Parts: sequence; C-alpha cells; structure tokens
Amino acid sequence: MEAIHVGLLGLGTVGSGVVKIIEDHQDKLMHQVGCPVKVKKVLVKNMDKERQVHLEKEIFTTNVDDVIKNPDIDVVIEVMGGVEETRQHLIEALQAKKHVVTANKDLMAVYGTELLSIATENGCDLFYEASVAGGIPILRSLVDGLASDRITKMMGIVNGTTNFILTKMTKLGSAYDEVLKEAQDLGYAEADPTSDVEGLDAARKMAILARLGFSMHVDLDDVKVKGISSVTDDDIGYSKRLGYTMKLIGIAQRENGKIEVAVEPTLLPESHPLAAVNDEYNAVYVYGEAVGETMFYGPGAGSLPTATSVVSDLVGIMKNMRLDVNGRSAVAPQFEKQLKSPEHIYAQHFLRITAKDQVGAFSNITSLFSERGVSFEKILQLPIKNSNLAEIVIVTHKAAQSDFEEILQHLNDLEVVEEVKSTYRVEGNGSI
Ligand SMILES: NC(=O)C1=CN([C@@H]2O[C@H](COP(=O)(O)OP(=O)(O)OC[C@H]3O[C@@H](n4cnc5c(N)ncnc54)[C@H](OP(=O)(O)O)[C@@H]3O)[C@@H](O)[C@H]2O)C=CC1
Ligand SMILES: N[C@@H](CC=O)C(=O)O
Ligand code: NA
Repeated sequence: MEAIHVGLLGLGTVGSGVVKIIEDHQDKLMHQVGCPVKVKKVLVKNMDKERQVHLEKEIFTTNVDDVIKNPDIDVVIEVMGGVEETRQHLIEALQAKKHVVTANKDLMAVYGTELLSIATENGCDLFYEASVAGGIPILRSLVDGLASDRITKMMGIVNGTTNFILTKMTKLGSAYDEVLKEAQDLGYAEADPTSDVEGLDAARKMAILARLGFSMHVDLDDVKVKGISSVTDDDIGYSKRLGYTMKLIGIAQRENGKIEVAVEPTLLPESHPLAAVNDEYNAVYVYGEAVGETMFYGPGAGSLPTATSVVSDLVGIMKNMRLDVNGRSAVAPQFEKQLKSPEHIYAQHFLRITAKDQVGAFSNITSLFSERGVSFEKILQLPIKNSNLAEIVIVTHKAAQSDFEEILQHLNDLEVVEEVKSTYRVEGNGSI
C-alpha cells in the first residue's frame, strides 16, 4: 500500500495530539506498517479557530461527508465527542467501509454493541482503546493479555478530572471550583464537566470494562453511580484522620456468575496501591483467577497520552489490513448478564452523623446497627463547639447493602439524630 489516509472528526485536545503523534512518530509508524500515514481531511466546527497543530487550510472541512464518505480515506478517527449525531456519522462511515477509531466512551457505553456489530458486518475494525483510561492500554490487556483468564474483580480510578480535583483538595486544601477550572484548562475535563464530577464518565468506562472483563452485555444503567460534587473538606479531613484517602473508585466484581458494577467516592487505606494514584493519573487493578493481582497505571486524560492510544489503534487496523483480517476481532459476550441483588453486595461504610450530645444517644444509634448484625471497626465522637450536638464518625465492618440502606432510613428517623451528613464506601482493608 502506498499510504494510509486518515480522516479526523474533531481537532481539539485529543485530535491535535493525534496529528502531532502521526507527524512526530512517522518513522516508527512506517517501520511498523510499511507505508506512510497521511491526514487527508479534518472535520471541525469553527474553521477560523487557532489550532495547536499546523495543517494546510484545504484539509479542514465543516461537511462530515468530506470525511466519512471520502473515497480516499481508509480510517476515520472520531475525536469530536457527542452521542446521537456521532453514532450516525460512525454508522455511515462503517457502511462506507471505513475502519474507525474512537475515544468516545459516551458513545461506546451506550451504542458500543450496535456499532461493533455494524463494523463486523462491513468487514471493518472499530477500536476504542482511548475511551477508557486515556493512555493506559487497558482494553487490549483485557482482550488480549488476559484473554485466557477468568476475571473476577476490577477496581479503578478511571476519571482523570475527579482524581485531579480530589488530589488537590486532599494534599493542598484547594477549593473544589478552582481545581475544576484548572482541570478544564488542562484539557482533562469533558466539554460538560458534569459528567466527570457526577461520576457518569467513570460509569461509562466501568460499563465498557465490565463488558470486556466479564464477557457480558453490561448496560450503563446497570452501573450504580455517585459523583464527587457533594464531597466536603470535612469529609476529606475525617477520612485523613482515620487513615484513609478519598478517591472516586469504579468497582466491578463477579461472584458465582453474578456481577456488581459501581462508581462512588470511596475511602481507601493510605497504604492501598490506588491511594497513591494522584492528579490526572488513572489506574486499573484487575484480579484474574489464574494470574492473581495485576495493576495498570498511567495518564488517564490529556492530549498526547490519549492520542497515543488512538494512534496505536490505528496501527492495529493497519496491521490487520496487511493481513486482510479486518472486522474479525470483536467477540460476542459469552455469558447472560446477571446482576447481584443488594442483599449480596457487601462493603464497609463510613458515616458522619450529627447527633444530640445527651445520655443514651450513642446507644440508640449503635442498637440500629447491632440489630442488623453490623459492627463497627472505627468510631470518633467529638463535641461541636457552642452547641448541644456531637459529631459521630463511624466505619462499619462489612455489611450487606440492603441492611446498610435500611439502617440509614432508620437513622434519619431517630429523634437523637440531627443529620446524616455523609456516607461513603470503604474498600481495601486487609486485601485489595
Ligand atoms: N480530553 C481528554 O483527555 C480525553 C478525551 N476523550 C474523548 O475524546 C473526545 C474528544 O475530546 P477532546 O479532544 O477533549 O474534545 P475537544 O472539545 O477539545 O475537541 C472536540 C473537537 O471536535 C470538534 N467538534 C465537536 N463537535 C463538532 C461538530 N458537531 N461538528 C464538527 N466538529 C465538531 C471541535 O471543533 P472546533 O475545534 O472547531 O470547536 C473540536 O475540534 C471526546 O469523546 C472525549 O470524551 C477521551 C479520553 C481523554
Ligand atoms: N474527562 C475524562 C477524559 C478522559 O477520558 C477524564 O477526566 O478522565
Ligand atoms: Na486506554
């Protein structure tokens, strides 16, 4: 082949990184696939915008058909974001026999199954490594590196923006809004950062990971989600005092064929390997029955790290082209999806309660837990200055989610309880 021609949908943070890598690593790309890679067309919204990379003016277009229906383009790289309109563009690109690389987890979490089957029907590759944990080759590791194993647990920090925010709040005492702005300026956050801070971006990534790791059709709605927008300095302060670090953690576990997938702010012991993953870095811990513990660490967001995954997917497509095996790598799910019920989901919990500082208050509270067989691992009780209230902070031993939810309902009804201020999952005491 004389050259591979690629068309880009989008030239923002990730798209500019893709163009830079294609230019700067051209010799490596040629060595791997035996021909040059050329950027033929780039779809943008605003033709007049100043760009991070230099491309000839005639390469730019605002007409998507110049990319997805262009007979000279072999591979479409989708780095524009969005869901419904983008889905339509990619369906048309695949039907026009273009291979596709996308960094779009919003799209893959919802329409991944549909798009992969359209790709297979059309003999095309659809790769999406950059959609989960930016520059970490985690999808390839699950699909290829761990293909022979049965994965039972994945636990990860899969959102760079929230990890950046929590790190700065914890280590520097920075204010939430200020650090969010910094993460946006650095190009880590989504166009609408609500999906980062409310945990939806991480939930999308966990749905993709669970699908591949457990070989089941996991829907986005199957993922329980709680974000970090309500985390306060006080919560972080009490966590530290009890020896924990607060992280937004995605958890996917399988037991007896049933799975749980969740994303929530979680307290980890400071000695936990994920507690040391800071700033925009991501890490995914994967436990396989045969391999045991593995952990994948790297930058989860940002221009060049994310673009590395995109261009590596492009190399994968080009290698498949040389072997004439495009469109054959997607594997249908092996198992029927079965979700764990709340009676079978066990975790430790942190609770912060304000209660009346009076005789019997504490025993009223503890009896709610003991009636359901839930015991405490750690307790702090501190009087609140100039009031007749006390702050009680509890870390429970493992409890079923159904029991814990019932306890919470009853706590709110107790006369001695002023307010349940916050609750968080606690993970990783003992083993990871
Ligand atoms: N930023 C990151 O660290 C990561 C991002 N991703 C994903 O990669 C994708 C791109 O993200 P990012 O580069 O940060 O986004 P940006 O907002 O920086 O860039 C988006 C690009 O797409 C173009 N674009 C958007 N909508 C349209 C449209 N309707 N028609 C034509 N052009 C359009 C924009 O054009 P114009 O420049 O003219 O406005 C811009 O060039 C998203 O799916 C994101 O979730 C994945 C991993 C990490
Ligand atoms: N907004 C995302 C970007 C990468 O997926 C993040 O912060 O992780
Ligand atoms: Na990745």
